[in-house]
Amino acid sequence: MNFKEYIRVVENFPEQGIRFKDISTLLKEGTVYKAAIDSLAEACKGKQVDIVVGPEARGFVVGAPLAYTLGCGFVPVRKPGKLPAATIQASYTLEYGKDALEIHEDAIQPGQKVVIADDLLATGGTISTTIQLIEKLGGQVVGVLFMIELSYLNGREKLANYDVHSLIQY
Ligand SMILES: O=P(O)(O)OC[C@H]1O[C@H](OP(=O)(O)OP(=O)(O)O)[C@H](O)[C@@H]1O
Ligand SMILES: Nc1ncnc2[nH]cnc12
Repeated sequence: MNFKEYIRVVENFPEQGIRFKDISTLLKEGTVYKAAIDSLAEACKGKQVDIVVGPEARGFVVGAPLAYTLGCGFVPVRKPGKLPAATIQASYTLEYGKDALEIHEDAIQPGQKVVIADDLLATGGTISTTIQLIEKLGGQVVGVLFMIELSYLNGREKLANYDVHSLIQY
């Protein structure tokens, strides 16, 4: 399936000069959404994944259905102040703006095999920070999956030590 034709590119959102890749036009097509998740699940074959981690917010709409498909657990990584129990935190810089992320400190057990799923790889800040959080808890990152990769921002360089897979490239 040609997933790229279902992505809407919006110029100058949320800031001048940014070409925003909108996945909502893919998500609303049920068969395409399912095929995209199934294709990411295929990339997890043989990895014996225990947990899928998804960063807020768009990582939830990729990570949660992926976890359901694989029959494993889902762990949310969230922006500060949203998780109710004890957390650890790390901060990062984005293609636009700066933020921090948190994970529950009991969300991952040492040695568990973890796949990270998000809608899009831009600078790699979100995922590098997510990896830091997972590894601090003793999780083993066995794969990093995206619907979209912005190759021109070289985010993959930050993830050189990991098995990275994307469905659509710009
Ligand atoms: O590779 P990076 O430069 O870190 O950028 C990619 C991240 O940016 C977007 O999330 P955003 O922080 O805008 O949050 P949202 O999902 O809540 O919209 C996107 O969903 C990725 O998580
Ligand atoms: N260009 C972009 N489009 C959609 N989401 C993004 N997150 C960071 N950069 C983005």
